[in-house]
Amino acid sequence: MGKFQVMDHPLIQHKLTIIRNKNCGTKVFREVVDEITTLMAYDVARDMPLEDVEIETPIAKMTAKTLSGKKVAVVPILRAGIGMVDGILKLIPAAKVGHIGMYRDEETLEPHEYFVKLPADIEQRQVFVVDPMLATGGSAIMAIDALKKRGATNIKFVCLVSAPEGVKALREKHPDVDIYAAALDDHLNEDGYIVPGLGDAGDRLFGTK
Ligand SMILES: O=P(O)(O)OC[C@H]1O[C@H](OP(=O)(O)OP(=O)(O)O)[C@H](O)[C@@H]1O
Ligand SMILES: O=c1cc[nH]c(=O)[nH]1
Ligand SMILES: [Mg+2]
Repeated sequence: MGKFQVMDHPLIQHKLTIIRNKNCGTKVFREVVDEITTLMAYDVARDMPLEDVEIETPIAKMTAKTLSGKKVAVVPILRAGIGMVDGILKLIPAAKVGHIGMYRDEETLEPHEYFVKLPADIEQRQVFVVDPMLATGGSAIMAIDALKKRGATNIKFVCLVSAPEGVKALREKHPDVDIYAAALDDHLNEDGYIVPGLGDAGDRLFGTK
């Protein structure tokens, strides 16, 4: 079973409180989502493989460590996942970016896929799927289905706020996928929103409401 890790570093908790606040405007919301994602990326990348290289410091020759050229793809679930892409690229600038478009029907809460564009060699890449919200889990499950259908095998899911319902569903459907969240909240309300959550992440990021 893949792991479920809540990254509750004080800096992450502090910044999450800023964006949970309903008085946080679009500009700050976008900036702080970016900062939290970078803080999370540091630990999500912890098991990236290293290899030895021979270098010379100004003082001596040495055998030093370097990332082993393992290829990474960051795949945001549109729209809200877009807000988390740059935060990872800051630390892993050579990563390629794929996109999966998904919207949740407001009545049924069923996810609908409307766009998939991935790096051609996705099957060779460590994939970081990003989306701020893991609510029922339907969108994440369908996005990971789409990735696996196209050959991806090495997938991690990174979100900001998760609900117990979504964590359970995603782990049942994709037990091989590690899940990283900045918080595990209490429950979903009757409209499928995470409580206490942060509201509609896409609308808050892009100012569409
Ligand atoms: O776990 P689930 O129940 O599937 O809900 C989570 C999804 O809902 C939101 O997207 P939304 O459908 O609002 O699209 P948007 O990002 O374009 O606003 C969010 O960004 C997730 O993708
Ligand atoms: O609370 C929620 C649930 C789904 N999508 C969001 O943007 N927020
Ligand atoms: Mg939305």
